[in-house]
Amino acid sequence: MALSDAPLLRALTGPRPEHAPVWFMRQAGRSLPEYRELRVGTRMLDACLTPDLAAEITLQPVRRHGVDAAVFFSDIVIPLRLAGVDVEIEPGRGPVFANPVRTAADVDRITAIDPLSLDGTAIAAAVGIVTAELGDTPLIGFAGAPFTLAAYLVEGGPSKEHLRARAMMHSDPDSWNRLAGWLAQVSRRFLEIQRDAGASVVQLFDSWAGSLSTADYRAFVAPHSHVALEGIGVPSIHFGVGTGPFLADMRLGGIADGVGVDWRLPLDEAAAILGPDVSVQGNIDPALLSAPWPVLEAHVRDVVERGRAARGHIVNLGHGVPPETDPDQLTRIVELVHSI
Ligand SMILES: O=C(O)CCc1c2[nH]c(c1CC(=O)O)Cc1[nH]c(c(CC(=O)O)c1CCC(=O)O)Cc1[nH]c(c(CC(=O)O)c1CCC(=O)O)Cc1[nH]c(c(CCC(=O)O)c1CC(=O)O)C2
Repeated sequence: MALSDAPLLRALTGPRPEHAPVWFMRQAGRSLPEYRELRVGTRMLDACLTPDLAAEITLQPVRRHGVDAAVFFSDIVIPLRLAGVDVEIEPGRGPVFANPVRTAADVDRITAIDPLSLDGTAIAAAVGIVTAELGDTPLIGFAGAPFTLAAYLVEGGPSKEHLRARAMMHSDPDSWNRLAGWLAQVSRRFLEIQRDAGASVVQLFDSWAGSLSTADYRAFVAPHSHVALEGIGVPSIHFGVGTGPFLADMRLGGIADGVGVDWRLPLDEAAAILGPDVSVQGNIDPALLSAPWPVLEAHVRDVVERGRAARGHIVNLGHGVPPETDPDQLTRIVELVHSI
């Protein structure tokens, strides 16, 4: 089978494959004992920038679960680290920035960094190792969407409602648009580095878009997410959590080939909102991963059934794999989806 016939590519660009492809956001990571073992003594972002380590971590879930895609082991803040921004991942908390971007002067300083100056050597090397081993299983490259990155960068770390970033949109729209525009260029560059090294699909993560009103999403965020994805040259998936009120906007005017849906909206209803020209991805509720298998099985069957209403369907979770997940549940989901 050539890569172009891979079920993931066909679910995005047709013809629809016989069985829905399946992969899991955060499939590589803390749910796997082999990941926890390999990561001992190495900080998260250092692991992402050590080619043979990032490659091995990427491949672990593919070997264990038999998923239909690998997702490059990285993080949404890696391109900022490559741009020289002082960021670390605090275990149990998330990305933490030494110098939050709060004022117009802060925005001037960070946007003076040239996004094209990102050194993608380590990333390209890791992608090369992965694609050599994967053969005709596609590798998904990814980046953070401008708003989700800004939600960390303006605040300085994880926050519940991203108040400072959302305030800046209204109190200083010029600074907001310069910052979001720069973040879009940085993420775009990171996607291009992964694409040029062999990733055959890309995904843009706007995990925190759900804290926005529809009006703010349209006015201050969507135009920048467009810049990150438009003309990327490989099939793309645009994912967000809590995007129900503006789900149709997640198509980015037809730029996205697939839209990732969270667990709140049944996929047949999502397909009706999105229309016939885009595929859907999701939307198993991560909470049910800790339910007894018969309960989870019935839920997965329902998700697959509802996904038939869309042009194409990639089975996934509605958000990333929770760290305490029993990996055997994920393997069982893959076996089930491949049998339906
Ligand atoms: O402590 C560790 O070992 C690293 C934890 C880890 C990080 N990125 C990671 C991993 C592997 C894993 O999830 O186990 C690795 C990671 N980060 C990301 C992905 C892409 C994907 O979900 O497939 C992946 C998995 C890549 C892969 O499977 O190969 C991208 C990412 N980083 C981040 C976000 C924002 C968000 O979480 O929604 C997102 C969007 C992904 C998503 O929505 O699941 C920011 C981030 N990075 C990180 C954290 C976790 C902090 C913590 O709870 O300890 C957080 C904050 C959070 O999860 O709330 C660090």
